Amino acid sequence: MTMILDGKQTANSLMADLKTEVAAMKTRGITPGLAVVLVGDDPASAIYVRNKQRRAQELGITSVLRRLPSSATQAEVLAVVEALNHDDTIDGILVQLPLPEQVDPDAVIAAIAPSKDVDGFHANNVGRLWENNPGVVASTPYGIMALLKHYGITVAGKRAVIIGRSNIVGRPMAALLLNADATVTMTHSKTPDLFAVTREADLLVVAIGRAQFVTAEAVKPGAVVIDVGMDRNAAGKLVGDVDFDSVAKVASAITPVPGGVGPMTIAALMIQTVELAKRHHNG
Ligand SMILES: Nc1nc2c(c(=O)[nH]1)N[C@@H](CN(C=O)c1ccc(C(=O)N[C@@H](CCC(=O)O)C(=O)O)cc1)CN2
Ligand SMILES: [Mg+2]
Repeated sequence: MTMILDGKQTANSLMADLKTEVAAMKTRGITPGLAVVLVGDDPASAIYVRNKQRRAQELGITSVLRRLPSSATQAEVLAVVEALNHDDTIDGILVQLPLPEQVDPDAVIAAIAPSKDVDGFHANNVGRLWENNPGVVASTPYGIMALLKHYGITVAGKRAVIIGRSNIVGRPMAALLLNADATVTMTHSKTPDLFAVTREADLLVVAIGRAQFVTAEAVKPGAVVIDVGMDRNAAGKLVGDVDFDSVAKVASAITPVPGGVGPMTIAALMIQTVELAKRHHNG
């Protein structure tokens, strides 16, 4: 039987525990504060930001939204980040990506105080992760590790293959799996004979951004398959990077899209916001 790794249910269960924790912090006078910076009118980003704010509210985390128009200059975005760096009610800051093209995401991320960088994208936090001394870790890979743990799937000693080398998924995923004693191979769009490599994987993480790209022939029987993709198929339906129906027949465990990695990403953000608040308040 193939196990469906239900991210929605797992996130709900982790959030119930976190809610209790936030309530206890409040009795000690600590209220975690999250600031989300949203630039422009990308409709998908607006939905993700709304979901983050809703989750924060359910948990008792204070969440503030700083909205800027799509015409905002880099200096304007940097000024908003700078003000949040100095705001004592804010423990975590995130700038929703993608940014409009006139704004350099690297410059904006570098401007976030590393101690408030709740996305874990700042070079300080990236370096710490690769030194196996993590501070904050990017939400999507953190959420994937939490999902694996929830289902009792061990990583140590496994051959893990990642498709995709982005800063927000592939690279931090590799570091986390390496830190957890997996043998890690990174692959991408320029890897020759890609499926020959993926067929070696006990654990396959797919974040390539191509609808239903990974089919059963790419997967070793019994592998655990994690689908980070969010794509539209020809019929306009939301699908992942993995062809779920064919791969579910060979995998031992698989994440659905939607309801797999996405909800865990938001859960991870909430968990780490609370972590940062504790660190800031020694509580
Ligand atoms: N600053 C950041 N920007 C972006 C990040 C990030 O972690 N930090 N990740 C993605 C977007 N993202 C969160 O920001 C995100 C995307 C999707 C989901 C999610 O829950 N997806 C649902 C499906 C939603 C739908 O129906 O469209 C699911 O998979 O079930 C959560 C978070 C890029 N930008
Ligand atoms: Mg506070």
